[in-house]
Amino acid sequence: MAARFCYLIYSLPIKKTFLMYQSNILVDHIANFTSHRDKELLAFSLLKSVNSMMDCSKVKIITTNKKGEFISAITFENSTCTVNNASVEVDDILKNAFKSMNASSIKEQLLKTPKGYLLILLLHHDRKGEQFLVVNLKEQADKVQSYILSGILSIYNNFFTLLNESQTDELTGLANRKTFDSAISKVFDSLPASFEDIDERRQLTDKPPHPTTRFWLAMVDIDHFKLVNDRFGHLYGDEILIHLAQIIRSSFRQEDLQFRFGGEEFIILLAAENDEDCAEILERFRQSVADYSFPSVDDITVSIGVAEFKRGTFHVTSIDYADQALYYSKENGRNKITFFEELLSRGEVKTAAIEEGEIDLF
Ligand SMILES: Nc1nc2c(ncn2[C@@H]2O[C@H](COP(=O)(O)OP(=O)(O)OP(=O)(O)O)[C@@H](O)[C@H]2O)c(=O)[nH]1
Repeated sequence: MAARFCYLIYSLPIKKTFLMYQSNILVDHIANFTSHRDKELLAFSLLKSVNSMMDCSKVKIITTNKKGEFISAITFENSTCTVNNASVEVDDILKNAFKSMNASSIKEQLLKTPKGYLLILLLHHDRKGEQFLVVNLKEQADKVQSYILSGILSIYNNFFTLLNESQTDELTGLANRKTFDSAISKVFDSLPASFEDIDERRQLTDKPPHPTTRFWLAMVDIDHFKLVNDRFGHLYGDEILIHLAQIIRSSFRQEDLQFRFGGEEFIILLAAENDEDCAEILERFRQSVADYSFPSVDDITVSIGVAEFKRGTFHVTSIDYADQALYYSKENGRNKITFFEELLSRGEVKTAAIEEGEIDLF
């Protein structure tokens, strides 16, 4: 890849020292990209690279979900990167540009604005949604810059795809166990320390907090899956897992993290306003599985254990709580949902001796 772009650069009639400088920068950027194992850091790296190679005042990546809603914006401006994963606001110029690019399958658009130019590029498109790069340029990009930008974007795209593949469970297409630790730590770090903290933020921003500030960790396990494997064979069991993953995808929001945690075990980290809403969402999911016509067998069900995922508890401890609640569901008839907090209030379980602190998942 680097060789291709160096060739492109050298084939242009520009001074060699300048070209050496540009290609050194390019190599640095490639090295930087490929050192990341996290999509957000990869995005930071792309924004930094674009910012240093182009004469731009601002550069950002906007991500949409499959419904076309804006779910995140990562912005690089004045040497600072900011991430917004809640209430992303996009102005009408950009909205219309995205719409027209979608309608005509155009991958790139350049708009004239009062302050310069707006370069919009489709970065990535898959069944989950789209990612656009938006560059606020002071001047129109010259030929060399355009070549370099297209090089950087294809490196980003290739690496993004590789990263996606390494983080995805091959059979079900859900996030795999390997990614669970870092993804869950990120959510954990973003949690408010307490409800006073939420109140404080409300005062500071003069805005109500995002309505879904609470999270629950739900552990889902197929009932009597061994019997299915024994009766129909492993390949058939695999097909059940694929169908179940599809039900998971359609039952929860894309923003709710969904993992294949182990063989027939899945974890969903879902956001809800309160425990009643959480119970309702999970109940709808449990019922969908029970009602679903799996090929050959109709009576596939799941048991679920849930624990609130909050700042005051180690995330490892929350997983253990959800696991205890799952065990209770299994021991008490299966095809049911149990909340750890309910068991706790009935005195059927105890909290861990040490709940808080710093600990790493293995
Ligand atoms: N087909 C298939 N089976 C798997 C996979 N991973 C794990 N399993 C099977 O899942 C089954 C899990 O069995 P158990 O842990 O005994 O639990 P169970 O039969 O589901 O019973 P309960 O959980 O108590 O309801 C085992 O037979 C594993 O071989 C997989 O990727 N494909």
